[in-house]
Amino acid sequence: MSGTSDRPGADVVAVLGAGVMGETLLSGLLRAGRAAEALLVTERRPERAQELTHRYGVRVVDTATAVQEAGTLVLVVKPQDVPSLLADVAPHLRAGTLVVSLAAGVTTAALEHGLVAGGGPHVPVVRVMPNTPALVDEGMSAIAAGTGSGPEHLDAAEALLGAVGKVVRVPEHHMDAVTAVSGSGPAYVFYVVEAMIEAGVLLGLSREVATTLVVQTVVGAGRMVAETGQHPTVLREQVSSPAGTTMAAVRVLDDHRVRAAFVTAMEAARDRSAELGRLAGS
Ligand SMILES: NC(=O)C1=CN([C@@H]2O[C@H](COP(=O)(O)OP(=O)(O)OC[C@H]3O[C@@H](n4cnc5c(N)ncnc54)[C@H](O)[C@@H]3O)[C@@H](O)[C@H]2O)C=CC1
Ligand SMILES: O=C(O)[C@@H]1CCC=N1
Repeated sequence: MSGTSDRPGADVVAVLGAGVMGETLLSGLLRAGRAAEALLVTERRPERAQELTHRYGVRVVDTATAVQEAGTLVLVVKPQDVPSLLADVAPHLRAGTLVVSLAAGVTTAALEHGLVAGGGPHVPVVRVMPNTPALVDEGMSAIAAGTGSGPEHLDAAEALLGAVGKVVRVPEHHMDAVTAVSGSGPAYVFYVVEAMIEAGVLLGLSREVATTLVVQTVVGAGRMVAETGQHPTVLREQVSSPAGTTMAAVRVLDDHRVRAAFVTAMEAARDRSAELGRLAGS
């Protein structure tokens, strides 16, 4: 699937770093029908490695073994840990191995440079920004190619992430914006969910009832946006009776500049993504 299918191990995918996002991808690939034998995992924390073997039956190996055996390497460590991981990967890297990075902010140029500087060949690199709803196969990923990757490498990355949700292709200079929108996006929704549940409790509902009401409201509203094709403004207007309850609430949200807060918050996320990339050598 990495364009190197004639090579032994070409169909093996190694997930390097299995924290929140690494496990999300790993579990999704297994759900999508990928054999546990075709997956390798590396993990710095031994207790975490044990947990993953126990939970998924996958082989947890050291970095050198993963690089030697897999046709596709998926880097899922924190941006700050990317430079040292590249240094560990590079000496064992074989020409034609596909490197897919999920690290926020880290550019394909920095990834390519780190691998070559560590003594590795110039391999195809694809940068991905996924999100955690991949855990329930509703992920959103954007992908961008490095200088050494062709359409077949983007196809391979798309197949990998497509197992757990939607995939779009974007120019790499949009990746920090993508990170602010869909990468961090689930957290903004959870934040709103938390706030609405707390408000429901303040209004006298039990926490259980408030949670049921809010969660189904968010699921239903999300499906309406996705399935009706209607603009969100139209959908909001349909809920807003003249001089009714919804407009009373929306007026308060506007008074508190919630819309402007989203813009400023997402600019901060975009900027932090770029900063994390710079800290990781981009
Ligand atoms: N959590 C999220 O919602 C998203 C995370 N990402 C990106 O995914 C990457 C990982 O994020 P999380 O999973 O949230 O972090 P995490 O801290 O939960 O997981 C990182 C894992 O990598 C391991 N690790 C560190 N260095 C290692 C090495 N050299 N070899 C093997 N394992 C190593 C750590 O022990 C840890 O388990 C980050 O670069 C982040 O920007 C991207 C999109 C969404
Ligand atoms: O917060 C972060 O840095 C990562 C990247 C996007 C979502 N989580």
